[in-house]
Amino acid sequence: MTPTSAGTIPGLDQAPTTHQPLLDWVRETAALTTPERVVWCDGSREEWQTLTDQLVEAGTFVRLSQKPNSFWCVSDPDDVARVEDRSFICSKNEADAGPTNNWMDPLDMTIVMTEHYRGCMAGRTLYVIPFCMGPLTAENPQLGVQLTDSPYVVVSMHIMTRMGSKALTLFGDGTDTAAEFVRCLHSVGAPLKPGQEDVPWPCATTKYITHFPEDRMIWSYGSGYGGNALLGKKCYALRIASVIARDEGWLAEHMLILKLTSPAGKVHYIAAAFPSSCGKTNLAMLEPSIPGWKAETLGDDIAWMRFGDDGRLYATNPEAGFFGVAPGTGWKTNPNAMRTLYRGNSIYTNVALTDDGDVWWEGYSDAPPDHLTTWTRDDWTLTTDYARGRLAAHPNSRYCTPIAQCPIAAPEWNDPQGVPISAIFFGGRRATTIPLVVESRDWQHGVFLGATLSSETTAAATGQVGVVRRDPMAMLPFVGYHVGDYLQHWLDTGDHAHATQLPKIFYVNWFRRAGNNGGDGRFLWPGFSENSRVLKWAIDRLDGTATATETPIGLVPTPEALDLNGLDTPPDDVQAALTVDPDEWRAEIPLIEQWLATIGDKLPHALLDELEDLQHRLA
Ligand SMILES: Nc1nc2c(ncn2[C@@H]2O[C@H](COP(=O)(O)OP(=O)(O)OP(=O)(O)O)[C@@H](O)[C@H]2O)c(=O)[nH]1
Ligand SMILES: O=C([O-])CC(=O)C(=O)O
Ligand SMILES: [Mn+2]
Repeated sequence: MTPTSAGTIPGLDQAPTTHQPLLDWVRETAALTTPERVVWCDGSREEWQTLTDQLVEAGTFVRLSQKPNSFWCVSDPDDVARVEDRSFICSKNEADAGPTNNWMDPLDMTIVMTEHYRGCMAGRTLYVIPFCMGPLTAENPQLGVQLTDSPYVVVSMHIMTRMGSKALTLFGDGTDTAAEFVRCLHSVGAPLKPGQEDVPWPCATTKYITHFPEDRMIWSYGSGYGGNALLGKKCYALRIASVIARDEGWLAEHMLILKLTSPAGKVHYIAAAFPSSCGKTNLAMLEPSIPGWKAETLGDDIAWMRFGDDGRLYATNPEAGFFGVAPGTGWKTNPNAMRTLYRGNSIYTNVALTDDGDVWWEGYSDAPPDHLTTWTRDDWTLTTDYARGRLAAHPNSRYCTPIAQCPIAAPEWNDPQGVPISAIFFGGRRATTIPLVVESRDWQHGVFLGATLSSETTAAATGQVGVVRRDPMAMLPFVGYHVGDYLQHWLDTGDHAHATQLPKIFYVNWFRRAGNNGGDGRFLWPGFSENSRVLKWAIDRLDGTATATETPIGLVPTPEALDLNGLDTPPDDVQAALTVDPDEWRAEIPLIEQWLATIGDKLPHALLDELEDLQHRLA
């Protein structure tokens, strides 16, 4: 960046820090982006109050009367999801980005984006958000600063991260002990001319979500939404952190963290990776349907996992909030999410608004109100629109709410040590082929299951929905380096010098459908709270008390091993959900081969060995 003069920008000199690299960077950015003023965020209640009032005043937020301290807002209709085709990994060498990432030379990208950033904050406020991913008391706190011209982002970061003064104190005084931090620059890309009226959701047609892994830096432009704009989330905690994790020998993964206590009082912690909009948040807030089991949540989206001194893999959640998919969330499917939301302090984006100042979305309740304002601010009525199946909420509409107020938040969710993981679950959304649950034979086989994970695309990213794609470890859009190296890193994790007790790896699919033989397309497995039955079987496997049958793809429950007491799903459906159909699997092989071939030279040999074994077993 080429700094011009920023000396006269109000607020710039009111920095509550002497951290020189931070001060320099803010000054340079202000000089380039020319905001009207600079605000150093402290993360206080007053700041939340001021900004939410301001967002209401601007017409961006509507204060809800039915939920305390909560707000409804809708985005620009062209800014509703992550933009994977506009996301870039700008490593110095193109080869390091690998075949699954968009790449541009970092210098070229710097030039392109500098021109986009020049003057882009005119008429707006530049907010400086110091934040920490993970507990503030961590031995090595993972710090970041997001510079943004979006007050919506600031209040969302209040919920999603530990930010403001409490994070800034960890940066040090700016001498040689000044802490390193990830630089996250964000602009909605909508400068205002003098006197020009703002719109409720400013954004730009051209979007860039850019990562410079070697410089631990993120530059985002043009979007105000979710993973494009809350840069602590997917950009930092997954794309940049996966690179740091590779370098330092740990794992940054797209996983929920769940604590399960058996009727006998035995505690197990599990982690699970499902692609976006495939059930992480719901499983993270599970209300078990089987008696005596207790579930508590530690995280719903991202897990950082390192080996502890005892040789077990410990997970922490870098986030402090849930950014959850609204549609489908209701008292029947996810009562704990509903209880969390009823406590207030939440932001809703792209759901519908009721006439009495509440939110609504498909699945919120069985009885929709007579009239709604849709996410496109249109009228919607029960008699005409509901009958026609017209959606009131966008399929990727979201709630943003603090973990701390979730009634089943595990007390240790904020513990910097993390929790020891007993089992890892991979899963996707597949209408066919993939059975309800499979246990891997060993770590390498488990990595193969994760490496070949497949799922139908969802509304969480722009593009076509419902297309089956390979999504290794549910990380396809989030691995910040070469996917072949990433898979090797997973294999190496199994050989880690400190590993004494590796988690057992399972593969699940809640989304298999009755369709192949004239079925009606219904889900074969009821899902949600009933998923506790699958988790129970997995835990019994860890404890050596449940039986399994060998199949070509791995171990599946014997008919009597899965606890189906009180389940009212037809037994034939359960059986169909569990089936390993060799014909379906023979049809799957070419798809797996095709995917592995795209990885090229860096495909670990161990995964080819696993593929060969699978083919032999199917032959
Ligand atoms: N049929 C069925 N649907 C489910 C199940 N779990 C979740 N869903 C639905 O799948 C959608 C996405 O679920 P989430 O739990 O929000 O998915 P996620 O993985 O957290 O998604 P991201 O936040 O985008 O990463 C919602 O509409 C849920 O209602 C399940 O067990 N069975
Ligand atoms: O990042 C987002 O916009 C939302 C999210 O959690 C995902 O897509 O997995
Ligand atoms: Mn989620």
